[in-house]
Amino acid sequence: MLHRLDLHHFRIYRDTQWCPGPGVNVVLGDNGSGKSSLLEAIYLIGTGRSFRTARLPRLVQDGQEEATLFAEIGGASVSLDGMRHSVGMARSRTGFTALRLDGAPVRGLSELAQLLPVQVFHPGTVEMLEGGAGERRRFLDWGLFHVEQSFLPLWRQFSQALQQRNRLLRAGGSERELKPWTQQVAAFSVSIDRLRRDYLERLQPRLEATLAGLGQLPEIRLALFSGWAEKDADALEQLLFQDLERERQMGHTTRGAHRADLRFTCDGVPVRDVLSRGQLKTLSYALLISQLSLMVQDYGRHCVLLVDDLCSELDTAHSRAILTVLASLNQQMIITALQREQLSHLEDIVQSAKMFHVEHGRISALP
Ligand SMILES: Nc1ncnc2c1ncn2[C@@H]1O[C@H](COP(=O)(O)OP(=O)(O)OP(=O)(O)O)[C@@H](O)[C@H]1O
Repeated sequence: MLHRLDLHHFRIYRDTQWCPGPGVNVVLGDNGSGKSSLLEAIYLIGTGRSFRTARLPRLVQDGQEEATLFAEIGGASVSLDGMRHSVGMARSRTGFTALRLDGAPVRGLSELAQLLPVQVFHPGTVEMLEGGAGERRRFLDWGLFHVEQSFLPLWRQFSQALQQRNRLLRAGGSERELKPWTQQVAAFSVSIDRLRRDYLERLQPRLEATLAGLGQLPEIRLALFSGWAEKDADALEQLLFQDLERERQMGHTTRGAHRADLRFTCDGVPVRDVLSRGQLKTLSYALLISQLSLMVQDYGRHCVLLVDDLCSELDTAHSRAILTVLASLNQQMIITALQREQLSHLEDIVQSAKMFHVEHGRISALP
């Protein structure tokens, strides 16, 4: 949970302090007032990434050298370790210049991700279905990361082996030099694949229940492409050795857990070919909801939910259905909208919410 956020020279925010409530928070403001940037700042604290742009230099306010963010997070029963923590971040145009947790340097962004799980629902969420495989792997591995402790160490070992193998491929390494890394890439890929398959088995019924609740979407099947054609480690190792010459030329490993993809079908046909854009958006939100309900209800984990301008994205029936399910998860939630009237179909959710107004990067509480 987020208790307090201080932003300094972050996009439109010159010097702002904000304390959201523990339940539903609604942030109202005109176009360009700073609503999405506020969610972006929270997402950055929890992930080290922006959900809006790969152009992170723009996070620093025009004319300034550095943006700084400070957050108080966690607390009893809402964080992994039950403790309150302070996070400090400084970013120049080229990258992070400081990352601190409780005053000490942070070892990796995964440390923050564990302490402040955060998920965002925004117009770009549909990229998970319309974009490249990386988006879908990120979705899958985000869910695994938060419910399966063995995933992170395994992923780190795999990434290290993959890096070494790619380095040797580029340097024209011999088969003997490549052998230990090839074996490791194959073995870790199979272990990751197993975790991903188990996770998807648990996710599929959640997705069915979520889709049934949202209505108007046909039955969707999830399937995992491992990242190589065969399923056992020996076959992957063999495939990697068979392809050595081609991979040397390409300078990277073309098969393994880093090439996995998710396939979504409806009666055997890829969803992109049968669903409308609006339906794809609803499906992408349904996928996130399924992950969240698994994480919250089966594993007792918590997550800050950021909902950016959903009511302009979907019709009232769908936005209402989605926000009702999200509210039922009883997590801290921050919803942005242009005006209160946009939320008139959500009175039951909004009536107990803390209301805020943002204008030119200044946030004030509304009565
Ligand atoms: N680096 C920056 N320095 C100064 N201002 C910036 C910077 N980056 C973005 N802005 C400005 O911040 C403003 C707020 O943008 P933001 O996307 O947060 O608004 P919003 O309230 O979500 O708007 P909308 O409702 O249109 O989505 C914009 O006017 C934008 O030009």
